[in-house]
Amino acid sequence: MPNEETAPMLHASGLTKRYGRRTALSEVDLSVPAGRVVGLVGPNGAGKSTLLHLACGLLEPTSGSLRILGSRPAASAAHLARVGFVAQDTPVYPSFSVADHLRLGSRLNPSWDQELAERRIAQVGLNPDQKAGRLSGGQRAQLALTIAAAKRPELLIFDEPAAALDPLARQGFLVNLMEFVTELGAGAVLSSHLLGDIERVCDHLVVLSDARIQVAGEVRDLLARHYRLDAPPGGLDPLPAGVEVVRMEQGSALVRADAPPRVPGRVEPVTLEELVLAYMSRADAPAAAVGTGTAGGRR
Ligand SMILES: Nc1ncnc2c1ncn2[C@@H]1O[C@H](COP(=O)(O)OP(=O)(O)OP(=O)(O)O)[C@@H](O)[C@H]1O
Repeated sequence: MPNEETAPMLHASGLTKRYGRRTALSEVDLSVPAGRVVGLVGPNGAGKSTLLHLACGLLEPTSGSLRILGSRPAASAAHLARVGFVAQDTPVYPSFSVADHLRLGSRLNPSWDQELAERRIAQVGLNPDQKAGRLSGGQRAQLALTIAAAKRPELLIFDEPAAALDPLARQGFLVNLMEFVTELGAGAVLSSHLLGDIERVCDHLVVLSDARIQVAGEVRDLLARHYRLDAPPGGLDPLPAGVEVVRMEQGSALVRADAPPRVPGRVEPVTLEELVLAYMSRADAPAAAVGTGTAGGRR
């Protein structure tokens, strides 16, 4: 049994989920240490929601295993209380007021923090008497975030939390999210198509595409180990040993290497966006087009 204090917040081994004949996740191996803020990115249909729903115990794996905070997802009421989930459409009860939602939260959650909930509702300017059905998308997202956080979970899981929000509301939401993570000392996983948001708040990145993990790790570490090479014709052929091509395009390559490769031409650092797009397009590329060097090893 792993020690719960030091158990990874998410550990998947051979995790596979099929819906009928469609494979949404295929043999996923992934381990994220406790306390990280994880950005989960990937194209539509990559399997992000499926992974998050498995993590919350809303779905069962077809095969393989998944442990959240050291236990099977939703293994017990006590374990459920350790995880807060905000679904993609931030569902609320339309005829319940904001205050009703907090009352319901306090009844259902043994570790409910009413002081935190009320303070946050006031901070984001929500009227406790307002019916939730009349809240804007941004206000609904703030209410859902407050309810998830007032459980005082050790892990907050968000499925595209800010997708429906305007840029200002999104920024406010992300600031709140980070304040909660700091105040609770919690980890978080958030899926998003908005790479700027991921860059702003996440210290760990997981790129999922084509039902598989394309790359995963600490953002800082990943950025330090990827380079863009712009070379004269033939300058990248052959590439030095130990350089893995992620994406090759007309004399320009995005590569993974432990140190700046010694090649003719320019060797530049990459942005998070370049890195994510390169791994996403690698998943789409036919094997023969992936590139030269030591390409192909997925982590
Ligand atoms: N209930 C379901 N029944 C059948 N297929 C499903 C079901 N849910 C998801 N899928 C399929 O599984 C794959 C992964 O879907 P999932 O919703 O996990 O992707 P996603 O990365 O969250 O996508 P998006 O970014 O569009 O929200 C898709 O091909 C989708 O069509």
